Amino acid sequence: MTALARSLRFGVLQLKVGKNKRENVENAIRGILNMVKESKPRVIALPECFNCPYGTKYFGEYSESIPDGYTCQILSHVAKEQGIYLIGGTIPEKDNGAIYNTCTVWSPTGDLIGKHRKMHLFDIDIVGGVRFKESEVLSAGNDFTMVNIDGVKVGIGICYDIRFEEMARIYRNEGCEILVYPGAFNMSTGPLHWELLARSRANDNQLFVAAVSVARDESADYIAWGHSMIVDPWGKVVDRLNEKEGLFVVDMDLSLTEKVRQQIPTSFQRRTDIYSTERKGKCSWNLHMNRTKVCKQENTRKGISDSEVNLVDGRLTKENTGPEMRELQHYLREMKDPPRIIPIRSIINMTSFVEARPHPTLASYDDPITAEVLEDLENGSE
Ligand SMILES: O=C(O)CCC(=O)C(=O)O
Repeated sequence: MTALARSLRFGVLQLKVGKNKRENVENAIRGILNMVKESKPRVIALPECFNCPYGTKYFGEYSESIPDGYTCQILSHVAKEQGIYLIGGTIPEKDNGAIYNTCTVWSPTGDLIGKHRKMHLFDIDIVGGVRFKESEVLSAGNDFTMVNIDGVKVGIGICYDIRFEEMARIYRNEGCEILVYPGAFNMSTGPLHWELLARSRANDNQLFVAAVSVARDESADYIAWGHSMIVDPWGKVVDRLNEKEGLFVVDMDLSLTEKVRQQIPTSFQRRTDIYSTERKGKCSWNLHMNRTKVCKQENTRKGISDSEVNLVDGRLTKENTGPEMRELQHYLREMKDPPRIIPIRSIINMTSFVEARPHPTLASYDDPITAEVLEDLENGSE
């Protein structure tokens, strides 16, 4: 889709996973090819650990480096050949002696445009139910991951990450309209929590959620719940699978996010004077956002006023809750004659600047980057 079409055809592939890595990958590729042939999605998402049985004893043996390992090479190739965005579920990733549970995202040119390492490791012990301790072998990721898919911001989380509403809220604050969670819930927590969590994240944040599971295999060490689904910004399940291998495609109408956010305007009604949800520390986003281009096009096309500028993705809406935006708006309000067009260079600088130091008061910094940003803003130059 284009940024203005506001519809995205999104495919979900729920896959059975066995012990043979090559067969698992080939099975995924067959599913992708079938789906493209039948329904022509723009994006396809795969489940967690689609190339490896889900279990701590398997992660080391099946792990690969990203992006030059076997599975990544194939994902890159198929994304390019089929001209799709591919959210490649997860694979165990080997890096510098550590292993991560990692989602890769591929563009229609076969480029790696995002890499999310599971942030919250799945360590639970339910009496009479499931016990799992990913932290015995896996390391946790420390970064949020957003990708730009045809102008739509998509935030990535992995399975247990879906339980942490702060993470979803931060994605929402940064302008995401879709959250994708490759997952593999189990027979203890799946029936109770999988749908509840997917719908909660969608409803809390008024965006689409794609929860993409592996299919159930009763003979596996870890038996997955299945039931992949897409939930819309009202919290309604738009389509879903049962426990078996399968696929479906949903045309996501992105105008729904705006409608819901207008009709139930919770994002403006938060009492941020008495609480907040904000990311901390240095946070290196996967910066494949292409956001400056969008900003430039949008700004040039429409013209802007100080209260309408959205630094994050160039969408001209007052509904800006991201930290960059709040800071910039605050600063612009203080200016006597705010610039109509925010220079592209400033946006890049501002983004890296805010990432390096969360919650700055822009005007109070006097380091070189800030000075440059302020100078750009004042001159209104590109
Ligand atoms: O949160 C749960 O109940 C399941 C999580 C899980 O299976 C995972 O993180 O892989």
